Amino acid sequence: MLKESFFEKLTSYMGNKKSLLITSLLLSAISSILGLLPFIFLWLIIKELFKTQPVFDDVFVYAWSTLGTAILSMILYFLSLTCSHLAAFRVEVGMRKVGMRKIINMPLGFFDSRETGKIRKIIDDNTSQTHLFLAHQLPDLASSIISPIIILILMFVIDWKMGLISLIPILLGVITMSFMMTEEGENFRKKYMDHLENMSSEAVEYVRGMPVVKTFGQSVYAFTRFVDSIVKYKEIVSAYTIMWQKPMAFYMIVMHSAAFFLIPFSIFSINENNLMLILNNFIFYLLIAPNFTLLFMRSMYFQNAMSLAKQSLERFDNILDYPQMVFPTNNITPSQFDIEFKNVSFSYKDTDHNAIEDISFRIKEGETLALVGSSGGGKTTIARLLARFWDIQSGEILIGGHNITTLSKKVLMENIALVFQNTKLFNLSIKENIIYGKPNASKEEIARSIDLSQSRDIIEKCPDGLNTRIGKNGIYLSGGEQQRIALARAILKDAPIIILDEATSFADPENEYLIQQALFELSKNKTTLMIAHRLNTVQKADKILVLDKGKIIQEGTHDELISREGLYKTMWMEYQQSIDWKLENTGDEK
Ligand SMILES: Nc1ncnc2c1ncn2[C@@H]1O[C@H](COP(=O)(O)OP(=O)(O)OP(=O)(O)O)[C@@H](O)[C@H]1O
Repeated sequence: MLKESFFEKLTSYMGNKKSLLITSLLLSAISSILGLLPFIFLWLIIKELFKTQPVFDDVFVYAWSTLGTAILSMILYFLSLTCSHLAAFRVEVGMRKVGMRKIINMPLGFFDSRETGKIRKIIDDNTSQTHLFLAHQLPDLASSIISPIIILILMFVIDWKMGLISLIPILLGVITMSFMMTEEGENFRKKYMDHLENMSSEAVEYVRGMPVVKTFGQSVYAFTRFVDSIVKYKEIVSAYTIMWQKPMAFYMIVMHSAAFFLIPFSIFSINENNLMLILNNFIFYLLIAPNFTLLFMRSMYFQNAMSLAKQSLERFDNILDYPQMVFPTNNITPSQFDIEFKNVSFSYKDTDHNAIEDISFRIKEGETLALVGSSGGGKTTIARLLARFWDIQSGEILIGGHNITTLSKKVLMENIALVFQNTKLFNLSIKENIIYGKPNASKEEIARSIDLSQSRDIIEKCPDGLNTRIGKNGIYLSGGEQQRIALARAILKDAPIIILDEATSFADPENEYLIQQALFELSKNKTTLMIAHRLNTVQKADKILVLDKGKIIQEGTHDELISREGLYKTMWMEYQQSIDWKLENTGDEK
């Protein structure tokens, strides 16, 4: 049943090329039958040669047949491998396509809580593992079933006693193996895969964090998690190897001990009447018994490879087994863009507390609402919930009177522009980055967005102007410059709702001033939800919400809030002090 669902799953990734898999299996089955014929011919050759007057013409026929069937078997095996490789590529491509499709449809929050590098690594590793199994091991499936059966029949037909004797090593091997194939062994294998996966993910993380390590002058060991993952991997591999060391050595010895049992048996069986027959059979069994052992072992390796491939497929399914967000496919478009949160509570997956609790507020169309408050207060969560990064557990979020869950993905995304602190610019030209949200923008529209976002000076200093490539093989922009290009993109998109998350946090004073200007232009006449740690950016907001531990503890305009005792006033005074302190220090330096 398990095997069935495994193969069913595999073939589901092959589209209309399932026949490749069947052809590969069929060819390998014929190849393995042909591969056994040389043994029969060899037996016949020996039999003929042991006759008092051998017929050499027959011997030649048998010899050519041996060669012919061996070559034919190899050719068919090669063709089987070709088919299995083609099938493997199909499956790998299919899996990657399914992976990409699922990732595209994941809720935005999925990317927020997971390292995209790690996801890619898991998809890469598991699709490759499945590919390797299909391409290289699958053809062995037929031979690992058919060949042992045929050899077994042959061994019993030619001389059942010697056949039985030849099976003693296998019997001993199976007994040894049954002691080795314990639940502990299976757990080890699972742990091995877990640790391998963990080490790969930590390696990705390690490379990503390299700049931080270097700037802080830390050694490789600063990445204790990566080091730990290597140590744990080493420990599990060592323990696994030690566990298998002795039984495996014993297993290998007994599996190759056919001669040890065949020689005494043959000596004791010989008499003057059967000398030639026993000698003939003895040579035959000496040749065929190791082959049977080899095939038996191959089928064990096949089982092992299949179990690994099965686990890879499960891991692949698990990583993508994340609740997909369902968007309606209607054409509802809000006619105006005020925003309302009604008693919204939300907790992140696998946490036992609400990140925000019973939040209610309203932003009138064209107004700006600022979120401030202590760290972890829930500002980012509120901003992201408005863009439907996750679905809330209770309450309602409305845009223009429509619950956001009733709006199609297209409508929701078209009407919201997000500017986050870790702005992502693509390795494309500046122009392509700016027109990302509006590919058919006119020259005038692009020029306007560049001017309003204060990005003109960036473009002027670039060698190819708007066509200059950003990032690899291009130019590098400072954090503040990247922010301004991102703002040009948001301005050009001209969405009626703007979500800003700490948009000036990267910038130096000069850039900050320019970004402030750009933000002002961006949010002009737009319904804006803004998060800022620097309180100077929120002073002009129509309303400020002060959040603490997921709850609104104060609300009002800047003037109203500083006239009252409370967290906002304390934050404002601390902010003022920090400015005075900065000015004093600058004065001292002078
Ligand atoms: N992806 C996540 N998974 C689980 N919990 C999260 C996640 N993101 C945030 N939280 C938790 O939700 C709460 C609110 O976090 P949030 O990031 O919204 O606060 P914030 O006010 O934006 O904080 P800061 O000003 O430090 O950015 C915190 O307790 C935080 O630990």
